[in-house]
Amino acid sequence: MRFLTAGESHGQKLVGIIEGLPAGMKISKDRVDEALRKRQQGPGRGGRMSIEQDEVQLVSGVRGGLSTGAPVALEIQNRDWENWAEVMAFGDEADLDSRKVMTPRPGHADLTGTLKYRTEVRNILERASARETAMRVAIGSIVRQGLSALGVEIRGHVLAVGGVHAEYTDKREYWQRVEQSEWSVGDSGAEQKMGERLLEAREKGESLGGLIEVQVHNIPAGLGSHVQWDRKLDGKLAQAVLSVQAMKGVSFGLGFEAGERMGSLVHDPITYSKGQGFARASNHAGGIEGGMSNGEPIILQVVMKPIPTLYQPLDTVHLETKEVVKASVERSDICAVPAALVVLEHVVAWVIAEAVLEKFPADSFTELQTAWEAYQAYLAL
Ligand SMILES: Cc1cc2nc3c(=O)[nH]c(=O)nc-3n(C[C@H](O)[C@H](O)[C@H](O)COP(=O)(O)O)c2cc1C
Ligand SMILES: C=C(O[C@@H]1CC(C(=O)O)=C[C@@H](OP(=O)(O)O)[C@H]1O)C(=O)O
Repeated sequence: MRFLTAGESHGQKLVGIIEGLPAGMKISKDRVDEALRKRQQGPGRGGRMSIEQDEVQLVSGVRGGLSTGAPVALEIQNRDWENWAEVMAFGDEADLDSRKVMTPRPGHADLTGTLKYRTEVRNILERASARETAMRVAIGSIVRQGLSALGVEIRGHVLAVGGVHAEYTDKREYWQRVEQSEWSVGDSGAEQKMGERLLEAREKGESLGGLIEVQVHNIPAGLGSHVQWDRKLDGKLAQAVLSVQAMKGVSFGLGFEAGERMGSLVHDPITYSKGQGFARASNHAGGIEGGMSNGEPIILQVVMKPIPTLYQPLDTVHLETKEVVKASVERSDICAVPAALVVLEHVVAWVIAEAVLEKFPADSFTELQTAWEAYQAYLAL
């Protein structure tokens, strides 16, 4: 299974193609749209989110709510394109001089992309933009629906925003609030502090990042493989999450703390019970050993750096005059950690779905389900 995306942030639309999806898998457009809606929410987002109302168009590969086995093509319109049609036009009519960026933003792809591709900053930032993550969420949501039919559940939590850590009695609380779209500053002390930190950042022309956790539940031991470097599940997950704009680090289970403890306080004792098979007394490994899922929940934490565009910009160098000036200010988010949480859940869904199809290659979803259930029965022996 593979996918590609295309599209600029202020271009006409985003497009995506998934190839290799088994036939006969139930696909709900509403569930894709629900995921897209969630990605647009959360405190700290900029003006763009009140322009867009993301909705997927399923263009091919689905009939009567079921995948056909053919490539699934998807589109998401950029409503903002209307305001950018002249700047972004494909032909000679394009107005290349308006909205030209000559003062690259530290932390964004502007300068390095311009040097590498010998083109304008606008051509770089349009594609580097996290607008592209809308399509990755749509694609991830399609395969997540298949995973869900197999009983696999993916959950995500915001652990911290701008250094303020969440206080969960039950991490699902946050998720439930996400489900209910109650994203704004809430009732707990930590949420209050997160909100205050956000206001502080806004007042100072600053931006914030944070820490996000993603968990995958109900997957069997044996996804991924130890035999080759590029088949290891932790490696694949790390690549996928670090490919999301502004993600700068990932850890599994105990993470960096593992390097500080004695081995007996890190490794998870093996247990066995008839009817349930092998399990672990703890899950410090975060569900992966030897590049393979070990049957415990996969738990990964990801750090997001603060948004690069600052309303009080840092110094940069003008590309023509070479003078030191302030970096350009494009309309921007101040914090996009809740949106990134939704993106990360969906890129993780993709990697898990790929690993499932590698273990149980199937052209039809019924075949996949049969193989999946037989393997689960074997593991329970
Ligand atoms: C959901 C989301 C929204 C983002 N919004 C903005 C934004 O409004 N302004 C900005 O400068 N960067 C934003 N970013 C981050 C940039 O896209 C990212 O920092 C840039 O592409 C450079 O890539 P890098 O941070 O991985 O090096 C956002 C990232 C995500 C995941
Ligand atoms: C459009 C989205 O995020 C954008 C990501 C982004 C960036 O530089 O990454 C910059 C901003 O773009 P604009 O200047 O058009 O407001 C964000 O709004 C989105 O998430 O759908």
